[in-house]
Amino acid sequence: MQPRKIVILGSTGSIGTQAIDVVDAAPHRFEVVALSAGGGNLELLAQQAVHTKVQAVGIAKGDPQVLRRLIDAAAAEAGVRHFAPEIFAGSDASTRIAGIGCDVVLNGITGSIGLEPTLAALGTGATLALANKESLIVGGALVKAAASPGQIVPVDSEHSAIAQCLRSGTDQEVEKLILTASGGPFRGRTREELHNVTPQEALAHPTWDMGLMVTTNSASLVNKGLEVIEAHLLFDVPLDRIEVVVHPQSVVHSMVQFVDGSIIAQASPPDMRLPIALGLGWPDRVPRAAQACDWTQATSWTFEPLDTVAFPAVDLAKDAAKQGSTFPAVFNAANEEAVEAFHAGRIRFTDIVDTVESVLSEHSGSSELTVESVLDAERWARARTLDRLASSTL
Ligand SMILES: NC(=O)C1=CN([C@@H]2O[C@H](COP(=O)(O)OP(=O)(O)OC[C@H]3O[C@@H](n4cnc5c(N)ncnc54)[C@H](OP(=O)(O)O)[C@@H]3O)[C@@H](O)[C@H]2O)C=CC1
Ligand SMILES: CC(=O)[C@@H](O)[C@H](O)COP(=O)(O)O
Ligand SMILES: [Mn+2]
Repeated sequence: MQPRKIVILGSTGSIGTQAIDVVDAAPHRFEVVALSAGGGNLELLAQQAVHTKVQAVGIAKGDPQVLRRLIDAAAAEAGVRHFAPEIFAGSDASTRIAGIGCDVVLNGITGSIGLEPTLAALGTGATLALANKESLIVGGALVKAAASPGQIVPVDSEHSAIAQCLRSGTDQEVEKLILTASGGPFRGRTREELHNVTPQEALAHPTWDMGLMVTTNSASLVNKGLEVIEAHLLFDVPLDRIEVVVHPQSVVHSMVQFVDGSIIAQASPPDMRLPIALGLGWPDRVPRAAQACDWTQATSWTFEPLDTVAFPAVDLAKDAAKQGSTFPAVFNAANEEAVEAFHAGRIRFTDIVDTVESVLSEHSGSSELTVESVLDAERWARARTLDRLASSTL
């Protein structure tokens, strides 16, 4: 069997680098044919390009000639001769890379900037292994309409878990989906205790090592709000049949409850290489993709309800999803801007979700969902968020 040809978008990030680890561990199964990144780490991208010997590399920002020189230097150092991948540069580079044609596109870009690459990947007919949840959430029905059944395979750990649990039942047998949340670094704190937490504290995730945006979203529980919408869109389960439970160990990645009261859960130590490998190999599992639970050691798994007063983001996300149209795009865009402001020291932690709520309350939605109306709503939400934040004082 020929190895599957893989395109990795966001190759220099947490998901992207782990995806290359997965490919390295199973070279007979997977071959990377193209990479893209934002351009914030050209040295790493050049090394990855030489290591994987890709045909094409894309960068959103940065000088393509600098990237070419770095690739030449990395190739010389590795003793690789006659290596000259095509370089795409500019804001549409990942979209072009996503469209080059392959078996699986892994979208590991962070943020809703991943929407057009997601649509481009779907347009080629390739499987879309989706880590970039934002593109599905903001695109909603648009992305679903562009995908054929089964074309999107979730990489997000909870949704990979649910997809695995659903293999054991029919749609009619599903009662509800139960997403687990670690609770983040501030689990157990009251809303008052959250006011003065620092960016550094917000980035100290208890169980996962991830990029800045998703880590901050885990701390505010915005990530879980986004994931409820993601689950609703991926699995066609109504929002009122999707629950969140806090599970601080992040070993049970999510569960499905069936109509007879039976619950099936997927469990494994927190390691994204497992859902990445399954996303690339779907429906087949990749042997030894990650370590399994070690039953020779005493261990406890605990579960507790979510404190929706201290962490209102999940309810807010559900409301945005119920309103539909461009509301989820506004929820996400306002959050992306507010998270950036929090890390720049311009606002408090609790201002993030408060600002998202107030921007959503001013939004009137769009009559038609198109790429343009989503991008317009995002632009409006980002500007409105920055206006509000400009007038707020720490
Ligand atoms: N990390 C994890 O364990 C998990 C992540 N996810 C999701 O996966 C996605 C990626 O997360 P993560 O890997 O943590 O994020 P990182 O911040 O670690 O990586 C983001 C990647 O996106 C690239 N990028 C940024 N802007 C652009 C752009 N305009 N065009 C192309 N590439 C761009 C970055 O490139 P560069 O920095 O070189 O500029 C980098 O390669 C997010 O949607 C996240 O929610 C979901 C589950 C788990
Ligand atoms: C690993 C992964 O899938 C992340 O999206 C994870 O869900 C973050 O953890 P919490 O949001 O549960 O803290
Ligand atoms: Mn997740």
